[in-house]
Amino acid sequence: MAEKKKGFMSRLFGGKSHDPVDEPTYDKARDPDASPNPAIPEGKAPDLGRGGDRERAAANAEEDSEAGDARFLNQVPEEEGGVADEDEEPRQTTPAEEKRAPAPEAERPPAPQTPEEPPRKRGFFGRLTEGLSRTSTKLTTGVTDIFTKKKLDEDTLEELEDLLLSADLGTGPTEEVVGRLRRERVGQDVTDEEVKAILAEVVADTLRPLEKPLAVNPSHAPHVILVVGVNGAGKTTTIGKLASKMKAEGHSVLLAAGDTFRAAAIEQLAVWGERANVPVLTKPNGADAAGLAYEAIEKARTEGHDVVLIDTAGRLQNRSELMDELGKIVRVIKKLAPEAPHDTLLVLDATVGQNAISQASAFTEIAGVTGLVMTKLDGTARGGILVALGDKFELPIHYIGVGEGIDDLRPFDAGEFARALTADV
Ligand SMILES: Nc1nc2c(ncn2[C@@H]2O[C@H](COP(=O)(O)OP(=O)(O)OP(=O)(O)O)[C@@H](O)[C@H]2O)c(=O)[nH]1
Repeated sequence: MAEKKKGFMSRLFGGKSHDPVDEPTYDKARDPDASPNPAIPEGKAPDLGRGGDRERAAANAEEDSEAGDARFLNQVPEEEGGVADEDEEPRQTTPAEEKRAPAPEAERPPAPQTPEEPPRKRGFFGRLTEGLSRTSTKLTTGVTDIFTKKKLDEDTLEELEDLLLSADLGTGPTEEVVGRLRRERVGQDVTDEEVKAILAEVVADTLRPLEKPLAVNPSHAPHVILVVGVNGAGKTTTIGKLASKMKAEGHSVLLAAGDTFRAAAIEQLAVWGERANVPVLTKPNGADAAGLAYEAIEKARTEGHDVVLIDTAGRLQNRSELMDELGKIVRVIKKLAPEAPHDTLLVLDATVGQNAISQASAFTEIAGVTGLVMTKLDGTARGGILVALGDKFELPIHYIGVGEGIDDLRPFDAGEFARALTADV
């Protein structure tokens, strides 16, 4: 757990020290080992009472006994709140409240003790490579094993196909790599380096059209960004990081704490707001999220904020009633601003592997997802799933995350990702 920070490319593909035989299931994605949450140094995500990356299942329902939180676990919603409940005055966190709010460190459950982190010696590409090293090790050692044994024949191609599919690359990109080798090289000696180069090229070609920076259009006044995803995918953390970046770019940002079903999530966003020096609109725990979103847009118009980032409660894609509620948030936003949300970001946790495909299908259908953010590419052997997602959905990939720190979220660069995915580390 006490992994040292390395460069971004380096973290993206994980370290050889990891056990490459992981293939975490969705449940394992909540395993603290899959997404470490050590004591958070300056610049890391506030994590109020989450105890790290874990499924907000029964344990969490006990921890946060608020009714709302349980709705997103095993219970059916009792009622849908109105759009703008007059009893629920939205409020912005005041400096006094912020002072009263316990520091994240104070609320966080005891975390594994980690030594002081050494200063980072590598940039984002190095961290990406390290983060993805579990995926890249699986791929590159697999390719080397196959292509040091024999000439290129159908059996070899079949082995390669199995390897790429088991690394979650998806059928399209896998067929492209195998097809190219079949057409151009059957019967010849082919080195593992050549195969890795072809693989990198196919990955980059697949994903390059999806590189698209998230652009705020101030003329939308405000530009509304809705952030959706399953429990624990990294929505709140991503919003906090985006708020800091946007503020630094000169935007006037308003955060809306629409995860009204988990008290700690509201506080978590308030801490991010304080850190980024941007206001956060909150309502009491359990309040109607659609009403909060509506009021956030009104407030942004009144106060002149040019971008509103709306957090939402995590919901499993197979819980239809919860997905319907997300649809309601979108409908309510449109009542006030028919073109909004201008961006609907689906935050996907890389460690869930193939489950990300069904998440993307469900959220796209219900919430009209316009772009992706993939978090937790650090320390998973399932980073290849981004290639499959890109190939299948052709949605812009705005950002990727390789850690909890603010610098660990970066605009997506297909070439960089492809190099990290096929790097020998
Ligand atoms: N290792 C790692 N952890 C991350 C990354 N992004 C977010 N996390 C961690 O994942 C955990 C969950 O993040 P949150 O932002 O609270 O997730 P959420 O989607 O808002 O969760 P819910 O409120 O339950 O829906 C936190 O401990 C984050 O610090 C990442 O790129 N890498």
